[in-house]
Amino acid sequence: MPGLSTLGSDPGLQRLLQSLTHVQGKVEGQQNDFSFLNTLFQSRDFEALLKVHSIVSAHMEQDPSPVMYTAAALSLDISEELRFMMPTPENLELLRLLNSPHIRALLSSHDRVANKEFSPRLPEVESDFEEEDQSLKVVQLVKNEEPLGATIRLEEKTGQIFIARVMIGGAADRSGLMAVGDEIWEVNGISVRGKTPDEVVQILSNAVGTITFKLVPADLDLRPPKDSKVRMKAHFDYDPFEDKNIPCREAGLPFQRGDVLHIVNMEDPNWWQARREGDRNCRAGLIPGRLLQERREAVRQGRTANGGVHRDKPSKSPQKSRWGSFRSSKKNAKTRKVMYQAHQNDEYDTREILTYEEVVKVLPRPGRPRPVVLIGPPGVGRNELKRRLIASDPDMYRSTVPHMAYDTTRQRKNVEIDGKDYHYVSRQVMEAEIQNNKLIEYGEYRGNLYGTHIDSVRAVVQAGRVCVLCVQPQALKLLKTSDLQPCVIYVKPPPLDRLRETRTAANAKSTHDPSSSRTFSEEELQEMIISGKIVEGLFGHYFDFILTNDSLQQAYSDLMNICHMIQTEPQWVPAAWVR
Ligand SMILES: Nc1ncnc2c1ncn2[C@@H]1O[C@H](COP(=O)(O)OP(=O)(O)OP(=O)(O)O)[C@@H](O)[C@H]1O
Repeated sequence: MPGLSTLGSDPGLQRLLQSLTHVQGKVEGQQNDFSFLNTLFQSRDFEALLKVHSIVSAHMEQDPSPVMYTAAALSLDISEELRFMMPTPENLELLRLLNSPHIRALLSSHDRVANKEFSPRLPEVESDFEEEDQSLKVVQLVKNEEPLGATIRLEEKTGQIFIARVMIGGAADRSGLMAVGDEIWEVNGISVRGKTPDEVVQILSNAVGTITFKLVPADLDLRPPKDSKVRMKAHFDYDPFEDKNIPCREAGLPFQRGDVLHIVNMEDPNWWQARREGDRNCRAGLIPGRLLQERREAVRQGRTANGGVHRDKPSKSPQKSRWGSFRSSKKNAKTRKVMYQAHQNDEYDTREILTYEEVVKVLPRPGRPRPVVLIGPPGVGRNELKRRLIASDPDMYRSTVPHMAYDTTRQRKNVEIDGKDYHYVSRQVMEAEIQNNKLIEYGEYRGNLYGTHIDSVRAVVQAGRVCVLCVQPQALKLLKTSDLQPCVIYVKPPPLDRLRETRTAANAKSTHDPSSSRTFSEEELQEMIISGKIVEGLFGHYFDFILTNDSLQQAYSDLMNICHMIQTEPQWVPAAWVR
C-alpha cells in the first residue's frame, strides 16, 4: 500500500485522511468500510484523479483560451516535412499518428471549438409579419447531412400539412421548436398550401444551408412524453429500406435479430421510435410497432393473427420420447441413439409469433448462478464443450443427475448409486412427472425411461453451482423460467469447409452411431449445417449468445468468457423474469 508520504503534498487529502481517523475512533464496527476508504484514499488512482480534478478546476477558473487556432493545418505541415526526413521509427510513428483519422478529427474539432465555430450563424428573421402571421412561429434549422428528424402528414379534407412525428434526438427535436401537430405554413418562403407531402419533402431536400419554417403551433402540446425506459430485444432483422410501408425510410432504424432496442416513443402503435442500446447516436429511428410486425409476420407465415398466435401440437404420449432421442450425461453407450433429425421432428413447426420481447438488465444473483444451456445441431460439439467446461472446475460447473425408471428386465448394477448415477423412480411416477411437464427431456431404451428432471437442474442451482446442460431446443420452453434464468448458448457449426477441415484434423467421432467409433460422413457434416440453420431459424429468439465451434480451443475459450461474464456482469433478461 502506498505510504502517506507519497500523498503528503495534497493538503485536502491530508485533511480527509485525518477526518477519517477521527471518525473511526468514534464509530464502532464497520471496520471493513473504514479500511476500504483508507485504502482508496491512499491509492495511486485516487491521487491521480485528484490531480486531474485540481488541474481542470484551475483551468476553469482561468477561463482558458486556445494556444492556437490552426492545429489541423500545423499537423499537415509537420506531416509534409516528415515525409522528407529520415524514416526513423520515431518519425514514421509520428507520421502515422498525425495521419490517423482519429487524431485528424480531434485536431479539426479542436480548431472549430477554438474558433467558436460550433454555433451556426442564422440569417436575420424577417420582422415584417403581416397581421395574419401573428399566430405563426418562425423556426430556423441549419441543414447538414443529418435528416430533419420529423415526418409530415396531409389532412386530406383541408389540404393542410402537419408535423406528424418528431424523432427523438433528431434535429427538429433538439431545436425544441417543432412539435407534433404544428401546421407547416411555409418552407423557405414557399407556401405549402395545396402541396402534397412529396412536394414538401422535395422542397426540403432541395433547400441548402438554413431552412426557415413558418408554423402554426399545435393547439395542444402533443409533444412525446419524456424518454421511456422500455427496452426490447428484437426477434427479427429489420431494414427500413426494404420496408414499403415505413412513413420515411431515411428516418428508419435498421437492426438485427438479438439487438436490444431502447424504445423511446410508443405513441403511434404502428411506428415506434427507438435507439439501439449502446449506440452512441442519440437520434431515434422509426421501427415497426409490435402489433404491426405481428400482423406482418402472421401474414408471412400464412396464418391469421387473431388468436392463432400459438400452434402447439397435442402433447405426445409419455411412452414416446419427447425429443426423439435421449442421451444420459454419462453417454451411456447402451442408450439407444436416435439422431435428432431437425426437419423430421414434428415439434419443429410449433412456434410463436415473436417480434419483440421486453428485457431488463439485471445483476448476477449471488449464490444462484444461471444454468448454462448448450443448444445446437447433433454432433456440433456441445458435449465436448460441456466436458471441457466441467473439467476446468468440477466444483463450479456441474451436470444434472438423470432420472431413470426401470422395469423388471433391467437390474440395477451394483456400482450404480441412487441420487448419484441416477435418481431411480418407478415407471408410474416418471410417467406422471412427464405428464406434468417436469422432465425437460426424456427417452426410452429397452423398456426403461430416462430423463432430465427440472428439479435436478434446480438442485444444482440451489447448491450455488453452474448447471451445464446439453438439451434439445424444445426443452427451453420448460427451462426458461424466472427461478432458473438459464443462459442459452447456441453452438453453431462453422461453414462446411471449416467443419470438414477441423473435424477431419481432430479425427472427430460421429455421434450418429455411438456403437462405432467412425468419423463423420460428408452427408452428416452437411446435415449438421442444415439442422443448425433450422434450429437457428426456429429457436433463435431463445439464444443469449451464439458460439461458433470452429477451432475447438477458441470455442472453449469463448465459452469460458461467456460463463465468466454472466456470473460477473449485468445481463439482459426477459422483463417477465423480474416482475
Ligand atoms: N471444434 C471441433 N473441432 C474438432 N472436433 C470437434 C470439435 N468440436 C467437437 N469435436 C468432436 O466432434 C465429436 C462430436 O462432438 P460432441 O459429442 O460434443 O457432439 P454433440 O454436439 O454433443 O453431439 P450430440 O448432440 O449428437 O451428442 C467429438 O469427437 C468431439 O471431440
